[in-house]
Amino acid sequence: ALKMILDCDPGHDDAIALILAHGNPTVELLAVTTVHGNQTIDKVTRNALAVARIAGITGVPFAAGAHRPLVRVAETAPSIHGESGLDGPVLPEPTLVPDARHAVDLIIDTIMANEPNTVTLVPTGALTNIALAVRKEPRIAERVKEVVLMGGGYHVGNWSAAAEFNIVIDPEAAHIVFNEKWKLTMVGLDLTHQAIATPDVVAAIAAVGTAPARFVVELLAFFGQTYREAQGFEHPPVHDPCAVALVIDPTVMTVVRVPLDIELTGTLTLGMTVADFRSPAPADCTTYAATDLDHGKFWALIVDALERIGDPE
Ligand SMILES: Nc1ccc([C@@H]2N[C@H](CO)[C@@H](O)[C@H]2O)cc1
Ligand SMILES: [Ca+2]
Repeated sequence: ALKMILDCDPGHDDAIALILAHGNPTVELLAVTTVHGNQTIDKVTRNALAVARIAGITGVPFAAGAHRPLVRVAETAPSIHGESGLDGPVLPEPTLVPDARHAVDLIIDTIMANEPNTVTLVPTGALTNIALAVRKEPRIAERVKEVVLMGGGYHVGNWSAAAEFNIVIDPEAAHIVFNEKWKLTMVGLDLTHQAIATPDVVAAIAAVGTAPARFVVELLAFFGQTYREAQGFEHPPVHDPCAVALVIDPTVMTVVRVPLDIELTGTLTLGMTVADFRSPAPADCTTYAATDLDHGKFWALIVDALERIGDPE
């Protein structure tokens, strides 16, 4: 099984990433942690617990994490995710009680309690929790199997001309995470802008015919509307599940080994994930970037996860 920790800020696409991680039979979801970003920590945590109820996730610890970036002032994305952070569907009252620990401690404890080189860390929000965890317990850097994150982009930005939201809202945290010696794969906007939820994709999800599938269709309807209005996309790119999909099936996208670093002082380029594609990549380079998505395989994984989840309630 693929042991996974998902650190997220639900968020419409985070919610779908959580459903994919839960529904896919090869993933053993060890823990879910939340971080400020799309909305405040309280809102994204409530949203994560609501998704857990809808998808029937039990026996997995959920813990809330950082309420703001390491250095800068917190920034949210209501223009895309709405005031609740998960606008669109009606959300049920959570039933799961969050773990008593802070997300940083749950991440550290989970990695240290599992065999070395078996746990994959999948951040789909700001990297604040991950940065704090590796500063508190540096041993996780050589113990995790790898970090596979949604964030950044080597030629594309969405929160500025040059930077992607997850990175630029906490660029200092991203700089820490991208410069550790662990294997790190960036599933950035260059890749995730290929994961478009077109009408035929939405129809395939709706055809599953379950409450969780209807929930995803409602998420995509709202996400699609704000993406059209705020970002000029005809149909919405569904970013976060791409990172989970890569862990599940490495053939779902192509990946290149390329030095990556984070711009911390640029006026126009703050938070840019700078990729150095000059050849050859240095021997000690442990960072990778996803480039091309197998669209059919990707969406088939999400439909399969929904079919396996069925109707939990
Ligand atoms: N415009 C916009 C802003 C933030 C996000 C969130 N940040 C990442 C994409 O930038 C995803 O993790 C998603 O949850 C998506 C769109
Ligand atoms: Ca996210």
